[in-house]
Amino acid sequence: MSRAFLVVMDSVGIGGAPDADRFFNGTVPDTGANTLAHIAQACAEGRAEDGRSGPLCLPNLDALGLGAAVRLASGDPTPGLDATPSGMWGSARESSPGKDTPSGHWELAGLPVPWDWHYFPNTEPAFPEIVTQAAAQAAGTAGILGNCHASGTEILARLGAEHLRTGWPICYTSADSVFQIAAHEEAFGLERLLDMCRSLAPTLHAMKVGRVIARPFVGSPETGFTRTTNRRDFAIAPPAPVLTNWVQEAGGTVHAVGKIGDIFSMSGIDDVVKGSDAELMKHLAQLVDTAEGGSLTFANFVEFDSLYGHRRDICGYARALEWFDREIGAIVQSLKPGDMMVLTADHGNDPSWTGTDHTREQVPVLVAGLGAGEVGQVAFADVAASIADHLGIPARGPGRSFL
Ligand SMILES: O=P(O)(O)O[C@H]1O[C@H](CO)[C@@H](O)[C@H]1O
Ligand SMILES: [Mn+2]
Ligand SMILES: [Mn+2]
Repeated sequence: MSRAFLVVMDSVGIGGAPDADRFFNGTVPDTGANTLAHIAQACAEGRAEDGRSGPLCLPNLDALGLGAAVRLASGDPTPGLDATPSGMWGSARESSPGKDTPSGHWELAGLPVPWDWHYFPNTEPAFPEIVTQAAAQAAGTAGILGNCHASGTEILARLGAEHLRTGWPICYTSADSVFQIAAHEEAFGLERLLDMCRSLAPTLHAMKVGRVIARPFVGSPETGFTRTTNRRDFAIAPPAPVLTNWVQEAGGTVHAVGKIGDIFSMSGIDDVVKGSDAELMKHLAQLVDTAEGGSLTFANFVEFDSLYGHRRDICGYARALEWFDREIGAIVQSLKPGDMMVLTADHGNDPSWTGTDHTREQVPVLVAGLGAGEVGQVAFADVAASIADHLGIPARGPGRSFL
């Protein structure tokens, strides 16, 4: 019986989004952003030599068609990625009016976002009075800190000590439809932070703010502050059935790896494993070994995005890609007859770009397990339709199978 594995490399975009001019980092449009090509070019030019060296080395992803996908999407050169593909490969365009994680994942799962998200476009103060009051009330404090656009690590360096002094939560946003709350795991309390997010989420979801995100951290002014892996996203539930629901309705099991459970508000998901990307890779290998016939395993590897893309760390991003390539190479080898593994992404986050926000890009669609062939230029929702096709279950929505 067939099995499917959908693996999202968070933010590994390949440029060429036709509507990139409508998305911004600050006042600069995303036109020309290309996460993968710009990393490959920096590596080839010797600009990414910390803990790695030379041209970007991704033999396994490139053999599936990664370099070919970048060139198809954008026409940009991809030094180091010049293999003749032996997998099925193509590039996908997003239609949802958002370049964030829920938009990308919902659409990959067959459901383009049917509304405009609510954003907080003002940089400071970012939030209307009604939101800041609701946040302070949910925290049980007289006020909040932040109330601005920020990078999550920069704002801890700036406001971490004041947070410890006042006990007030640090609330910030970005170019995405998010309300993020940073608080010290011990001084403020992890459970208290999660409760605060949980109680605030319905108000913000009603405004069409996509996510309330808990950003717990540890440390002190002396040692500096570090975020922990206890991040938790409270996202709006998808408004219609998606791939996870289709699989369950057909009697299949759905395994989530990483933040997939949060992104889909647990809709259509049987079980979740979480942890660092290194831990998630072990879980994925295990699921390739043990997942049931008819099942879907849906994984997200977030560290490309959270540790390197938003931090504009080209070399760190290259190291993470090279690690991922080594690990996934062995996993692809262990696929069984009847398995389909799709490797793709949810948006871009070009570490060579201005700002600290995501970049609107096309994404790679690399299919292992079904032989070689060019999928060509497809839509995000076609990924869900193709997986449904492979599993022999009905699909809904606008996607078309490329199998
Ligand atoms: O800078 P940090 O806190 O990592 O925030 C990033 O993470 C958010 C959610 O993925 C994005 O909207 C972006 O702002
Ligand atoms: Mn993402
Ligand atoms: Mn992100």
